[in-house]
Amino acid sequence: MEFRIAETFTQSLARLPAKEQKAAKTTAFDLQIDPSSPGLKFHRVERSRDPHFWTVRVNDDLRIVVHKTDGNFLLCYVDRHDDAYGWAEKRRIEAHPTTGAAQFVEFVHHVVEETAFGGAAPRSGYGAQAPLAPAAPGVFDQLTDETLLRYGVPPDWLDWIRQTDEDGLFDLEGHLPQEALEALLELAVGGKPAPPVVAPPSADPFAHPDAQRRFRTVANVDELRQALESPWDKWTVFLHPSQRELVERRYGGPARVTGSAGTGKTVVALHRAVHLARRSDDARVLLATFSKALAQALKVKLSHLLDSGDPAAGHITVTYVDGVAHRLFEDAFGVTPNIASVSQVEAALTAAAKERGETRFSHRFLVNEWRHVVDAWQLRTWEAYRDVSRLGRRTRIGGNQREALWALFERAQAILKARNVVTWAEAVARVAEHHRGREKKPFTAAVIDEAQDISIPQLRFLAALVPDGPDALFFAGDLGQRIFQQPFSWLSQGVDVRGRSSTLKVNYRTSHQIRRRADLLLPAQVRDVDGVEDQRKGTISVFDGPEPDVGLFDTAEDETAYVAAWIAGIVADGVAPEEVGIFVRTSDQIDRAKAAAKQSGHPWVTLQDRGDAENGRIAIGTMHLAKGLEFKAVVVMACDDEVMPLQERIESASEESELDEIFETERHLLYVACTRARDRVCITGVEPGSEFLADLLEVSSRSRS
Ligand SMILES: Nc1ncnc2c1ncn2[C@@H]1O[C@H](COP(=O)(O)OP(=O)(O)OP(=O)(O)O)[C@@H](O)[C@H]1O
Repeated sequence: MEFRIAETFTQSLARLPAKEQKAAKTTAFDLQIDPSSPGLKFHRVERSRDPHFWTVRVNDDLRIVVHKTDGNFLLCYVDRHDDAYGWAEKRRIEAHPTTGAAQFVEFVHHVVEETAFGGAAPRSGYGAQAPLAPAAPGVFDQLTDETLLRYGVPPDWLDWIRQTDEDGLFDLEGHLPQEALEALLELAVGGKPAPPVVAPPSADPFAHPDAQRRFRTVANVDELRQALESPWDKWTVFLHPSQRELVERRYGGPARVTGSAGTGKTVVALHRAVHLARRSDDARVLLATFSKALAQALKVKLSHLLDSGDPAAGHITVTYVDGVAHRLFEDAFGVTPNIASVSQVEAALTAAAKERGETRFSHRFLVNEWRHVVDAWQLRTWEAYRDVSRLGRRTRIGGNQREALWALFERAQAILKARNVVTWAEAVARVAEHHRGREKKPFTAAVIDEAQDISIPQLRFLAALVPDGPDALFFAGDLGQRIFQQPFSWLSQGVDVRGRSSTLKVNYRTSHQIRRRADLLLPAQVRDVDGVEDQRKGTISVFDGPEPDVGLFDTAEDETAYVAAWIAGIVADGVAPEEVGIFVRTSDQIDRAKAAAKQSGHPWVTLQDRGDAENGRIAIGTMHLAKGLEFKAVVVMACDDEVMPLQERIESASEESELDEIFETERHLLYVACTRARDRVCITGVEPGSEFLADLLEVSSRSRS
């Protein structure tokens, strides 16, 4: 017999107080060990039209709803006695007649009674009893039964769906099977969703990919324990079929998954690492990202996915790229790399220019040329510098000037060498060189999250750490969130993801309203240097929320007062202070965020000082630290003119192409900050305000004074 848990079980379990969760888990473990144990008290749900629903007693108050057939035992739901029975009476489980996927099908009239959803009475089925007024024809009214069925819409919902619109659909979140809801949302925005797989009639309905995202087989108590440990993190157990497919696919070479913020790229990267770790006893998987803080966050998430005793844990190294480079440098060369500070590099450039009597180039230009060209590409000879494609840099440098520049950079390299320091790029490149061409590699595979911010030497380094073959390199990232590195050709580093790049389209984090507004900051398509395109259009969010609040104020005091009242309001509405994040562009604006938090009457903590369990405190930080985080409500403050984009950066540009790059990455930063929000976002500034706010205000224009 197959023992399974449903997503609805883990969700309902998470809603219970801790003590009751424990009691319910104990009963769940007893059921998994032996469902026929005489100590377990089963009662049939008499009023359910599905004869297979039973309840099992947890204690006087709580019941677990299970679905029992000859070959299957499914934990469905847990709640107080009457609510548990009520839940089972409203549903049935059946294989969809077209796709073959096992689904919970809710009876239409129950849903209509519970939600604001309106529509005409269906022509048949259980919902025929519902006395309702007809609604206006919606976006789906032209769709045939056959089309709707192909998307997994349950048959008794067909008429309802045809008579609703996009807004009505959001009321059905949690009521319609997820695959049907997602397909309809995509159709509503003009997309063409791929219809779900159609299983052959003889196939097991629970084995269908869409069924697997809501029902999971658990083979033993350990697997059940693991699945119930972090029930609030649905992604640990139930993946979207498109996510699962990427996790398990065999790739002939380097692969990349993209998708806008909140589409589950990190989730896919984590599962992929675990999947690769389990494939072989010799697996040595590197799971890495570009910063220490993000790597720490990955570690925490991986611990949700893997039990501490899980053997896969021993096959995965989670770290940040420079961290692994540092360790491998020591392993390879027997010494700790002595990394040059920014000021040491700048001093070397100044000294080299002075020695050579070179006054034609500004200090800014030299620093940028060094950073983005000489050091990034690790150029060591005049020929290499002469021939490098100065990608993105448009200042034309004539032959003589170039030679003079090279002499200066070569001298700066010598100065740094004499001081016995190396840049990060050099350290990473030296380790890459050490491992390139060697038979035995430090890792069998590398999975890289936030890959849009990987630098040129880091990419080359990662490629050198794993074998050349299939499934060795997997990247997850979003070009629209690139905030640190300049774009460059991955192909030039021997990493070819063409034909092995996929885009995730379902946003799990952010409400429809926030995602739609944040998307206005970025183009609908982003193309990387090698021509691989990332289509940002057609992404859907599966839940609804309030419109973002965007406002400009006459003074910073007015802004503070507004933000304070906004926060006080949402906390009064039930949002816990630790579920609120305030982001500002740089540390210069942090005091404005602190003032707003203080005036709201709630304590706060800065992201740098935040511990793991910082309950009751609003989180405050700069936008760069927002990466990898998420909050129920986010305030993006101080979006003033000269702050966003940052004037200081604009002034540092030594050529036009750098300006383009600065504007682009500043936009990305704002996008990252806004998309940390799940339900509510408030974006404010002082008049005249950041030019980017005009894009955000496009949907509904508003200005306060
Ligand atoms: N299959 C899933 N089921 C439920 N929730 C999911 C699923 N996949 C992802 N999520 C949730 O969606 C949110 C975003 O996921 P994740 O952080 O992986 O997205 P991302 O694409 O990496 O985002 P970003 O680009 O902003 O870093 C998280 O809260 C995660 O738990």
